[in-house]
Amino acid sequence: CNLLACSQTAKPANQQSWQTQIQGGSRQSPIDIRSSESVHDPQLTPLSISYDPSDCLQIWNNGDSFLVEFDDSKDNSVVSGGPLENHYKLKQFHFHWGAENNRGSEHTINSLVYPAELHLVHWNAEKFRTFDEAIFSENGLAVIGVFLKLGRKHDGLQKLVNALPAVKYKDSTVEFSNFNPSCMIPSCLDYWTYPGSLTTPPQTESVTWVIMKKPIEFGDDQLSAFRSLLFTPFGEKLENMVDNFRQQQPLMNRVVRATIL
Ligand SMILES: N/C(=N\S(N)(=O)=O)N1CCCC1
Ligand SMILES: [Zn+2]
Repeated sequence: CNLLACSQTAKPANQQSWQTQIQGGSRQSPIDIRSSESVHDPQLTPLSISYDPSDCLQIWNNGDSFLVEFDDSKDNSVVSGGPLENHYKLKQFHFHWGAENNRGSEHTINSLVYPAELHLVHWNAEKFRTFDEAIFSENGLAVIGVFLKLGRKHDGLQKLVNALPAVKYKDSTVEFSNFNPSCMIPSCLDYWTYPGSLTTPPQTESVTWVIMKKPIEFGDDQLSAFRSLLFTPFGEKLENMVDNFRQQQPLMNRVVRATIL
């Protein structure tokens, strides 16, 4: 395994408006990764991941997930290397999870589903001036996906879990500082990578996906805290935020590359 130090949803179809295949899409996400069909690429260098906890700003319940948002005005929280030709700045991270433990992740490995999946969303600050421009551009985004499996409580995640009651309702935000997302990156930096899309609208095909091979562990109570969030704003019918993952999309003419077979 490449051991390098690094510093630091399916709502029922009738509710998930993005269930339809984007018109003409040829590289949509998520997908099932068939490990036997992936191609070992020895030219894939290790990922370089460096996050500055002081860039962490707030948590926002946007009605799809909860986003932990970062200050991307400096170059302190970045990912480079691996399949990436430029350095990409961290904009936000969020999760997808299920109502029950047998579903939740967006990507799967040989059809194996995890109860949750973390997405660290970065944008190509060498080629584009803003995140919004990058969303709509080739090679605009790099998203690191990390699977979560149930087991021991994740001590680093607990600070985030403790803040979730403050963003129970859609459109709520809470200040959240001094959090280093590196604590959620597996110690093994082996990954799969493939060209894909955002999994929620606008579903633009601007994403280089980097899916970490090894999951991290978190506790039942921590997953319950995710499930206690609401899709709905204060004063409206209570709808628990669960199954916020997209259905899987056809691989079509794509190859998934791997750092190791
Ligand atoms: N769908 C998304 N990220 S994801 N689930 O594909 O990582 N985003 C929508 C706007 C910015 C990020
Ligand atoms: Zn996501």
